[in-house]
Amino acid sequence: MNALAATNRNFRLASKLLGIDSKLAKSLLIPFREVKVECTIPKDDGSLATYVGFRIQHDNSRGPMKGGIRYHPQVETDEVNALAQLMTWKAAVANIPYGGAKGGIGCDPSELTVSELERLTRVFTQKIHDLIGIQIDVPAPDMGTGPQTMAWILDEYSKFHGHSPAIVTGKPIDLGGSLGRDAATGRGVLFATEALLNQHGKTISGQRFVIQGFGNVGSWAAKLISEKGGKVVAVSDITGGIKNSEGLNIPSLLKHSKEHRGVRGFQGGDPIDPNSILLQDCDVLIPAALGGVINRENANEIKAKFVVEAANHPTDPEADEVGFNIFSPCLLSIRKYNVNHCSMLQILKKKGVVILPDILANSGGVTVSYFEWVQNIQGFMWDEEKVNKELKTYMTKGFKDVKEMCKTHDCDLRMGAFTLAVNRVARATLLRGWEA
Ligand SMILES: NC(=O)C1=CN([C@@H]2O[C@H](COP(=O)(O)OP(=O)(O)OC[C@H]3O[C@@H](n4cnc5c(N)ncnc54)[C@H](OP(=O)(O)O)[C@@H]3O)[C@@H](O)[C@H]2O)C=CC1
Ligand SMILES: O=C(O)CCC(=O)C(=O)O
Repeated sequence: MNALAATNRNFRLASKLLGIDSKLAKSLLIPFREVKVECTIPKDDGSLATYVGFRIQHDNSRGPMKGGIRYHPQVETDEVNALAQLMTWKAAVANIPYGGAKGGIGCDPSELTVSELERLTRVFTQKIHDLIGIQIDVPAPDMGTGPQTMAWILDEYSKFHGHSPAIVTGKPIDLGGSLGRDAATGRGVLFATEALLNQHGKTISGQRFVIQGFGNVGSWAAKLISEKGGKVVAVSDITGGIKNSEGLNIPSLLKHSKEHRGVRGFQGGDPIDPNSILLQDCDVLIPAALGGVINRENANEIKAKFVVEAANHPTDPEADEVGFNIFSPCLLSIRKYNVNHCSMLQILKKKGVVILPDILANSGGVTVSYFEWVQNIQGFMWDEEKVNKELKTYMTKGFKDVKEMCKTHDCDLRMGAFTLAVNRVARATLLRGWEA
């Protein structure tokens, strides 16, 4: 199922559970604004190259729209639309005063030089600068982008609007970035996983973890989990996969990955096919790379008891029916929307896998982005201890609020998170009203 169809489907199920009027549901679903821009740059060899950039602003009823910028060959309208919508729900689950947006450029950043990436980022910013703003839409990093990309956006935007550190988050500390933002998504994954495991009478220590993706989110999650006594038994990135049933030495792997630009060739474990990473034996599986990776084809072979969605929409809904109570109202409403649920239920429900959904599990990144934006507006810098402490408070509260909704609606964690979010956004929308 494509990312947008999957996200729309989760929204519709949640709206149905909440009894949201179909006209309001339509208004909540359709994006506020979709922008697609042509970005042509001279390459270092003098030739021209044209890329397509996107910024999709989904909803602003709870505050300025917020979300990352992704550089990846698969960036296209539906994917960005789905990611923008997920940002709206994620900010609402975290209960931070933002709406949702997402953007990106369809390119392979590994094939561009630093100066080409800088030119591309500046051209993209020129095309969208009048649509974003500190109280309108605030970009941040996502796959294939990072603090340097944010620094270029800040600089280019500031040429039009004056020095504006709060126009992006996830920027370098020297330009007003927040301490702790780099680690925040991975740290939030740790806090959310702790809350989930505690509910099941378990702790991080003693659990075996497998992580797909060893970029910003995956590598920080691995580091923090291993520091808490969790055994990271396998990781993968685009270059390869590595496995050690005794637990990988994460500090050494981080060093190797930095020096060799990937995990391939690490001597502290056995190489594995990166395509087999999701099927490795473990207690907790953490997809931290692309969307749609857990799907109908492989769901049956997943051995983990818990899936913590560090990536955005890593689980295709066709593989997701695992956590539904077979007699619940959620399930009854699902039947009205889709086909083939019985066979999926038979395959997956038996497995009893518990999924911690993306809009809760990876909300640590946008939460610390919010702290960064607040610090920029206040012109004041928090110490890292305060950032991490506040992050833990938000993640724990998010988990508790989601669990409450699960109880109210007798549903799994994904529908708990979606009903919590959709309810908050719907209330804000209704309170604001519509102009006649
Ligand atoms: N950064 C953030 O704050 C947030 C990110 N997210 C989500 O987390 C996920 C990861 O983002 P982030 O860590 O920032 O991105 P990065 O670009 O820093 O890292 C992505 C990682 O995924 C790897 N990867 C790419 N394709 C594959 C593949 N087919 N199989 C295995 N690994 C692969 C990359 O490998 P290589 O480096 O070798 O290319 C890299 O290790 C995304 O879904 C993103 O939307 C969610 C919330 C916030
Ligand atoms: O930090 C942010 O503002 C957004 C991060 C992001 O893109 C995400 O959570 O998917």
